[in-house]
Amino acid sequence: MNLTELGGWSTTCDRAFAPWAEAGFEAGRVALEHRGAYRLLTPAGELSAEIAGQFRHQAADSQAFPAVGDWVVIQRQDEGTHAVIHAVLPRQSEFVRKAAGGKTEGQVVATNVDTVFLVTGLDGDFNLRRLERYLVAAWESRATPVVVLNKADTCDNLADCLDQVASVAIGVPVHAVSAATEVGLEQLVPYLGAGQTVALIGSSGVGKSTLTNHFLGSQQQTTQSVREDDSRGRHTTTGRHLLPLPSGALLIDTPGMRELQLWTTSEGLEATFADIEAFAEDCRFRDCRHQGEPGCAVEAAIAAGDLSGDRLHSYHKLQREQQWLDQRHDARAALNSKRRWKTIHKAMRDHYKE
Ligand SMILES: Nc1nc2c(ncn2[C@@H]2O[C@H](COP(=O)(O)OP(=O)(O)OP(=O)(O)O)[C@@H](O)[C@H]2O)c(=O)[nH]1
Ligand SMILES: [Zn+2]
Repeated sequence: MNLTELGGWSTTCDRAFAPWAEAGFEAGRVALEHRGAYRLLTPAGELSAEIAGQFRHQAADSQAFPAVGDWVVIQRQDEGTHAVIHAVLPRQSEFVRKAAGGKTEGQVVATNVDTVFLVTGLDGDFNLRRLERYLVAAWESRATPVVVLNKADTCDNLADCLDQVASVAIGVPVHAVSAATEVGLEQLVPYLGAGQTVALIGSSGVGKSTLTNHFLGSQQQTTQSVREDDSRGRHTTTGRHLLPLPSGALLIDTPGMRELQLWTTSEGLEATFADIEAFAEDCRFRDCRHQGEPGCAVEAAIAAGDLSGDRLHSYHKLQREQQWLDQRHDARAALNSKRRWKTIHKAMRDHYKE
């Protein structure tokens, strides 16, 4: 396989990689990461890899480390079967969530993704508020979101469900499918063209593995071999992996998330709640928070039945979450700059002492 066949290779990658290529380095794409051990897909085949000591030393935070989907700069060793990773090439997109537990840290779920399939089940899993949250994260990632409503076979009011989803997934394609009975899956084929990277994201049990197996078709064994080949042979389905599909697309299967907490804060909220933003243009005050202010057009829209109160509630909730994150990011930036100045001052003192 050449670089473009491995998907996600951009012109920015080309430019960033040029000086490395000149110096004799090669490029590979991260297919699997497990406790600091990596599997890479490269034009020279599949390799195991680890991070160079210097890279580890200089990495600003956990997000700087290679993640599944990343293009990395490598040097081959051990007669070419093993590689050392020296750098991560610029990411075209990155899906980041807040790491689970108390840590204030971003966790990179997948990178260089063209399309994110936000998978949700049309059974007990169906939840519009959660879908809104996934949509915000997907827009933030810079990949294109597509909603996949799986388990259509269990739903007897499909038209109603589709209407509800359409009202929250504004401008986003929505496809109802059944992975189990293989109905409607042809709708997903156009996203899976050669060289395209697609990530499956969704809660546990929505059918991501079933979908993956369907797309892998007769090559289903690939999943198995990727797992068995893992450096410590202990890799389970809890990991993320990048799988080449027979169609030439690359699929990133992610383990189910119990909860998706946002991490980045930019345009995702506005993109997801474009309807609220549009109503808000007619609010009397430009900085209207739609919380009882006079002349609020958003609340008028709810009163008129043009917008659901639950949706505004969800918007406020995600907005508060983002404000909290903004404060944490600011605090962290301040801390980093304080640390940096401490180092600079120390260097200056040492210099004058000499
Ligand atoms: N009725 C029905 N069941 C399905 C469908 N797709 C998957 N399932 C079932 O749902 C269950 C969970 O499916 P998985 O594919 O393992 O779900 P997952 O999203 O990979 O779950 P995690 O690995 O926990 O993230 C399994 O019992 C599947 O057989 C579907 O279209 N219809
Ligand atoms: Zn308002």
